[in-house]
Amino acid sequence: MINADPHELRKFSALAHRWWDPTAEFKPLHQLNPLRLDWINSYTQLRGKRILDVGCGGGILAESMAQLGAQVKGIDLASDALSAAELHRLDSGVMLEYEEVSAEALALREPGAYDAVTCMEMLEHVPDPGSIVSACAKLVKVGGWVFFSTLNRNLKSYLFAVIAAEYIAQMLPRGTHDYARFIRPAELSSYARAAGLHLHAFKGVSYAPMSQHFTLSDDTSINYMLACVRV
Ligand SMILES: C[S@@+](CC[C@H](N)C(=O)[O-])C[C@H]1O[C@@H](n2cnc3c(N)ncnc32)[C@H](O)[C@@H]1O
Repeated sequence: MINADPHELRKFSALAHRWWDPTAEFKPLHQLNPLRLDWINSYTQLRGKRILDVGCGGGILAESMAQLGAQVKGIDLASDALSAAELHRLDSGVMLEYEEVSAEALALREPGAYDAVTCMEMLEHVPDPGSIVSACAKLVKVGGWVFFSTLNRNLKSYLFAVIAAEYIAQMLPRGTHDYARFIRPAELSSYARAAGLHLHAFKGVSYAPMSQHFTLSDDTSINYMLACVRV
């Protein structure tokens, strides 16, 4: 059985035409992107590297990594989101490749093929995140980096990431996130260790609503990222 939630894929496909509007539903991803791109690039110089972006959506991160000189492939299961990514790629002239395939299926076809794998803001949208983490670990070379970002699960993250972001500030459409699928750092750690990944660093991502800026922080209580190395 495929590890995907059809409702989630429909939701992201339905918003495909809005993906590259920096003022629309994906504004937070546009705001976050320079920060996460720098963070990833600080671990693995992207130029010349073969990178896989799992759950790439409309390609915000994938395209920016290609612009830094990486050879990027983006995969997703939301067809219309991938079409938006491909159309934007044609417009921007950036060289990268997209494919509609699951991480698990690609891991069988291309094990150890990538210098680094990114899987950002995606794990909290799938039924079995451990299976995605395991596939990411299989896809990267030994010694390669794997980067995840997701949402912590606690009262604070519920209040900020669901109630405030979706209902009060309306930064995100209602129903964007299902709190039950948020992932505690300890849970992500155990998925990563079970997949043969060495945990290198957790980093918090904080949002300042007044300035509408994301910054890196040591506070992992809401949004956080994890950098791992395949051992
Ligand atoms: C919040 S978006 C994040 C997009 C991108 N990673 C970013 O951070 O800019 C979540 C993405 O995960 C994708 N997704 C959900 N389930 C998936 C699955 N099982 N396999 C691949 N992609 C999936 C959705 O279609 C959507 O594009």
